[in-house]
Amino acid sequence: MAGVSLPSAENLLSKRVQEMVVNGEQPPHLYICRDDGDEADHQDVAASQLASIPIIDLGVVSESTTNKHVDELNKLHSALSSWGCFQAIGHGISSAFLDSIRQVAKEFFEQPMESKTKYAKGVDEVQGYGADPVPEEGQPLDWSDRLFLDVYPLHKRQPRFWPQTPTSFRYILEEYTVKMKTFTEVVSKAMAKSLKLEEDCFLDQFGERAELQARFNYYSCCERPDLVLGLKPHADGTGYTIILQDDVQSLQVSKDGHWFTVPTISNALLVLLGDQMEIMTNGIYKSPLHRVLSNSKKERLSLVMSYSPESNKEIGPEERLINEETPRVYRNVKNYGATHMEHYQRGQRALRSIRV
Ligand SMILES: O=C(O)CCC(=O)C(=O)O
Ligand SMILES: [Fe+2]
Repeated sequence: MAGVSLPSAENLLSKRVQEMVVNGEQPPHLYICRDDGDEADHQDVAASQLASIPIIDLGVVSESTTNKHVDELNKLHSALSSWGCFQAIGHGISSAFLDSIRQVAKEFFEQPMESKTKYAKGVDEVQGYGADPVPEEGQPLDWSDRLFLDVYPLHKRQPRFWPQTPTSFRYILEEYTVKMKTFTEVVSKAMAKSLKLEEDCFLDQFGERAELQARFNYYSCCERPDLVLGLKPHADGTGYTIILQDDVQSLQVSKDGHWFTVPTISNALLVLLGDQMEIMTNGIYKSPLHRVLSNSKKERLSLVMSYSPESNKEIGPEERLINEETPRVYRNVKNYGATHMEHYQRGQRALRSIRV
């Protein structure tokens, strides 16, 4: 239609999804990423099969050599080599504390827009309140808003983006960060032991200043879940990602070419492998594609903690996992996060670019 120009991605991303929903606006064209011709995908969603992702008790994993401990490590090996994720329980973080972080996150997003935009990021920045940076032309936008904060190491923090309301937000996030540092030590050691490697080998690759980034995701209701996704399919560029879900089942992981819905378990943390652990394990453990559906009736909140090797540190497949039968799959890399982001913005997988 001559004379009618559609808003650009920059324009759309300068506005929050939550704002569009409050104003009763329909999803604009750039949010549409599933079309009616995509029938296989629709059938898949309709079937919405629950993923039988193993539940791993970290308390049992950390015990000394009992039979149960060995069984749990075998279960972990099977989970990460097939699904690329597992549900962690027995992590020592109380349900009350998990509820309190869900609560402050909810209170943050439920505030009026002007209270949140104090922490707004520019459309091409990463930290702050907003959306992912503007993707390449042709890539769809996501029906979600997020608050993205670097939490560790401390010099990466940008306190101006840390909400002052609700008042306990900063304190609770601080405490969660401390708990996540312990959690990642336990999980990284368990992953090493499950591959019969020296228990500190992955921690050494991550480095002492391994990075933690918190992403609070808010998925507003969407009138067209058949056309719009909360988050488009992607794999994470992290070492691994720790996801705290609420009770809305919308996260899906891909396995053998099919989408499966991740069950919500209130006291579990979902550990999802990222590309950098796939590299370190020489492809034995998988970094799965995942996506978030939109939902016409319920909002959803998640808190995603990304755990990645310290910047400028070279990482690569563990030597003991390379041999004649299983040759090296990936090259050594540095600053993989940036490579991942470039590919993500184009809708591509970065891992392919570093295959041997
Ligand atoms: O919201 C979720 O459960 C997953 C979010 C996610 O995949 C991400 O932030 O990378
Ligand atoms: Fe992700």
